[in-house]
Amino acid sequence: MDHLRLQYSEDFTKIGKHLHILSNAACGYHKVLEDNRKLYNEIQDLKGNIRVYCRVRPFLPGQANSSTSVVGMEERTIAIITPTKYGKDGSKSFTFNKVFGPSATQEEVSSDMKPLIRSVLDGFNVCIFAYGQTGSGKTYTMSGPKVLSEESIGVNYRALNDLFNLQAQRMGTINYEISVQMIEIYNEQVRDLLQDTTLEIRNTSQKGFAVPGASIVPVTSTSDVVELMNQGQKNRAVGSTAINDRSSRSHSCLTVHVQGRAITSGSILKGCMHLVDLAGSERVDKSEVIGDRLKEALYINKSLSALGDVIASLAQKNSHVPYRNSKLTQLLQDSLGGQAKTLMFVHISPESESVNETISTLKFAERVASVELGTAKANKEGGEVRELKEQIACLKAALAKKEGEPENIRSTQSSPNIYKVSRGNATPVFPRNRQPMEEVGNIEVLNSVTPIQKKLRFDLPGPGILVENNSPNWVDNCNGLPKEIGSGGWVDNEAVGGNQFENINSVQVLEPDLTTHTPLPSSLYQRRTPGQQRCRVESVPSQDSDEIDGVTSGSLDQETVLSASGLKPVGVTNRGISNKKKPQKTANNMTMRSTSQACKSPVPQSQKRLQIPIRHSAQKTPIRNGKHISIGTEGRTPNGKIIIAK
Ligand SMILES: Nc1ncnc2c1ncn2[C@@H]1O[C@H](COP(=O)(O)OP(=O)(O)OP(=O)(O)O)[C@@H](O)[C@H]1O
Repeated sequence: MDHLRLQYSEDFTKIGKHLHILSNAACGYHKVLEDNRKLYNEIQDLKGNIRVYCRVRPFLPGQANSSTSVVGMEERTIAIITPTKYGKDGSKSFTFNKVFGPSATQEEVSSDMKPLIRSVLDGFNVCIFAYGQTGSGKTYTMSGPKVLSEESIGVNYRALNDLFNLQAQRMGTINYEISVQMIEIYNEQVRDLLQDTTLEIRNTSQKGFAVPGASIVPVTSTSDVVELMNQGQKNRAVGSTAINDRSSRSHSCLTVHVQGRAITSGSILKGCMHLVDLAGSERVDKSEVIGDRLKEALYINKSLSALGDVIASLAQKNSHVPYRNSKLTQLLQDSLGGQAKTLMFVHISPESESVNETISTLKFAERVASVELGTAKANKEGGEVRELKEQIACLKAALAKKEGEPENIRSTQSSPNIYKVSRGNATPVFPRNRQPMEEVGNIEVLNSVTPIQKKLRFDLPGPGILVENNSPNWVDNCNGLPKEIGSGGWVDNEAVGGNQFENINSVQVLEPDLTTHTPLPSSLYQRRTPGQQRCRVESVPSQDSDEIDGVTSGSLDQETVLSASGLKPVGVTNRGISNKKKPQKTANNMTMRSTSQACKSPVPQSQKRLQIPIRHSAQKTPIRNGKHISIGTEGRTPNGKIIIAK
């Protein structure tokens, strides 16, 4: 008996040891799984994919007994019940970076944003945007419900809180300047929500599109931004439809610009963050819209369709991406195809009646998730580069001032000496009575003494044309480098309505009424100085400058649309086949256009070219690389660049 007892006890000890080893191994296994997940995310980040989070809205009051289309949800997967065509069991699964169910709180949904905010302060460009069917909860996620509480505030406010908290933590090492812009795209018009004015999107030569005319307001705290957002929100186009009594009828974009200067090294970081609340796609038969609402819906659907085409092109790595087909895609170009870090919240409504829109939305989102962006890059620049940029800015400013002066004053003041650039000195040598002003056309410095000065060359979109830009220099840095890619026809336009009409501008009957927006107090935004001229250089894109875009089926009920609008369809497309007109090429189609109120310059168009006799009388022709360069009159090369001979 004693022997047996001993044996048992030894066996139990052995088993205990084995169990211990097994439990350790199990712990290790979980740790390895966790590590794998982290590594996976890092790889994703390195690949630069857009991250996609899916959020399911809860049933609204009064919908308690409704049936749902959502049949399963896990951390990263959502299953939707479907009509039988989508698989034997009548359900289809979609996988995203995260899935949030109807009970997810605003805090949970926003919890992963900190790394993105840190990135903005580290000089990266970030875009967070909300996509989904009308009434699916986009505005709720981005801003919150009508009545805000600490728990219910949305992504925008939380992102800004994080931003200012991090800024405060870095106070001793980096000084940050933060400012915001708020614009919306309403019926293909870009509007400044802080000024209630109409703006143009401009193609900045290398960096993609920007909205240089939009007011930029410096802010120092979240409450500053909240105040501006409230003001902007009042100017936003919101209307009531059968689906949503507070439907956003426009795409809104809050852009936060951040510039940091390292206290010790003096190097500069420039980051920006777009917070975009897209207007919702809608089936116009369901939302029962007519008149202006219908027109809005068509614009919304068309621009979302253009977004789908862009995403399709990016996903297929096509050589050409049709960014120019809508203002929305122009605005988001740097976030979608550039080197930004992008997070999309895709929203779905849980009701089974919305199942078709839900599936379209999720298919769209899955495609977005497959887009590989370029690896995000920080916008950093060292002290020397900064100095050169400052010199350029001053030179541009001086030339712009020249341009702004009447002819008689100009002729008495012109002197090549003002363009002297001295190395190590951030500002050019100006005569004492000369003030730097805004930016101007092309300048080229030739025969410069130092290698650094040789680099002093910059081009603006059109040769020799004065370009308006009253935003601080660093704002333009928001634009990443576009990938040149093309498109395909994968987007299920059931939700977005497809390209119902060849050109939505042909819907002449329903003119937008923008007169209902109240202007804001002038103290809220920066104003242009009275002397400043505003002339824009724009490429004049035909709507469809990006030809042969695969256009997807307009499965939206065209008859419903048409009967409601009384309009005639033009160029209704078949699935995957575009019958758009051959577009006009626009690459060199640069014209100077006055914008309605903005460009009322007393100087005739023909005089807007710079007319400064810069060439020094002693120098007959400037020499570059040992060769004489022929220049036209007024110190220009034949392609319009100004020569500063030294
Ligand atoms: N997670 C949520 N929890 C509670 N209520 C929500 C949630 N998401 C949305 N809602 C409610 O659903 C309704 C529609 O939401 P919201 O206005 O955000 O939709 P939307 O997608 O922005 O619509 P639209 O595209 O028409 O502007 C609102 O009453 C909102 O308060």
